[in-house]
Amino acid sequence: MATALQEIRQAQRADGHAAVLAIGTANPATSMLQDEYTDYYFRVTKSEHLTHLKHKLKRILRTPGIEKRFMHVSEEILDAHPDLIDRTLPTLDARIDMASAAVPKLAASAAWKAIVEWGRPATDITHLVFSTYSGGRAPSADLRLASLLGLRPTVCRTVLNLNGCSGGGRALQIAKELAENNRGARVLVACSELTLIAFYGPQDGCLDTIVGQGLFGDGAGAIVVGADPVEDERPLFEMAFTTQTTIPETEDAITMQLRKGGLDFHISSQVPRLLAENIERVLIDAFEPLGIVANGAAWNDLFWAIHPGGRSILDNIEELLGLDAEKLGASRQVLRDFGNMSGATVIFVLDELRRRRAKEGETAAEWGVVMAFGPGITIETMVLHAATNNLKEN
Ligand SMILES: CC(C)(COP(=O)(O)OP(=O)(O)OC[C@H]1O[C@@H](n2cnc3c(N)ncnc32)[C@H](O)[C@@H]1OP(=O)(O)O)[C@@H](O)C(=O)NCCC(=O)NCCSC(=O)CC(=O)O
Repeated sequence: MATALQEIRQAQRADGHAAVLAIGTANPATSMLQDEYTDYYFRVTKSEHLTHLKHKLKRILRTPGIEKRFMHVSEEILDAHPDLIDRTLPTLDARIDMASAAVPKLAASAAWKAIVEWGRPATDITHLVFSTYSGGRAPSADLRLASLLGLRPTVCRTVLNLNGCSGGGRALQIAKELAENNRGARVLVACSELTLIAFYGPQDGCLDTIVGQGLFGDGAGAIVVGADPVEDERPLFEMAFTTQTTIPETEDAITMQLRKGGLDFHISSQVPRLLAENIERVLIDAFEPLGIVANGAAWNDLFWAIHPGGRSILDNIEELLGLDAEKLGASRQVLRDFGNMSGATVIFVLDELRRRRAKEGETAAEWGVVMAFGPGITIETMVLHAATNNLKEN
């Protein structure tokens, strides 16, 4: 009996590690140059009189490492929903109504790109892991996404809600577990983040709101994950090992709460310091058991996909670990071109990273790491191995 059970378990599990098989990204049509954002933001929120806050945002945005962001909220939407600019008014219903349509639609755009690259029919997707901070309704946007993509009714869906910027990292970790524990599973990870749930005017005493309005952008990312690749599947990165670490006594550092006026978020100015103080320990804990990196001696031998939460987060990590300038190049480029798209951002970084690696050819690093940070403060870490052998005998 015990043997039979053991055989069943072995037959159910994949032989190899889960791998990233395809990546897709998407953004809303409307983009905003960072140089023009402060004037735009204070004008559309009718806050021109708050000159000290406008001056402050202008100063912060002078060096944020961002050039452009994409946003679903446009002047047309604000004309139709003028209450959105005032966080004291009850706009949550309107925001959730809009997000319920727009979040899965944007996710579908990214997912289609990933599925086309993957090369198999959408009905071969067995699991869906969906992450967003822009929802507030059940059934959630994952069901609408499954319907838009024509996934089969037996697809196993999991929703991560309000995981913030660590949502992409957590979704990838769950996808790895699902793919490795269910032979033949093909997991679609989708993260779709729209700031419309948290777009409102500036307010005295809420400087972090202004920082957030200047950092966050809209985007969706999707990744197909599976183990034991078959036929034309071409793995990009094998998922070797994962950890999740919560930095003690930092639960107030990044917070989000749905209120009548939208998603109320707070970001402590200490976040870059707290991450810098803890990140090397987390990296050592992830890499040392694998025997890949001992005592951080070779951080420059890795490839890096760090969530670009803000320029100073990347600056601090680069300095602390002694990384060469190009090591965080993919993260910096995504920050420059899209801003901080919360949970979706690490998917954009992986997409940029694989483009850069294709150019580097054989000199590209073999081992790397994905790190995403969110409320907790939570650090999601995944050790990656660059796939070399694309095909497995079927
Ligand atoms: C915003 C910045 C680009 C600005 O950089 P600068 O080099 O221009 O200047 P700086 O850091 O000295 O900040 C300029 C002024 O803004 C203030 N300031 C900065 N961050 C602030 C915050 N979170 N809350 C309140 N004030 C803040 C500083 O105190 C300073 O004020 P004064 O002028 O009075 O001295 C940088 O600070 C940055 O990258 N911060 C990290 C942002 C962050 O935490 N991202 C994570 C988001 S959360 C996330 O990604 C996960 C999630 O959402 O789940």
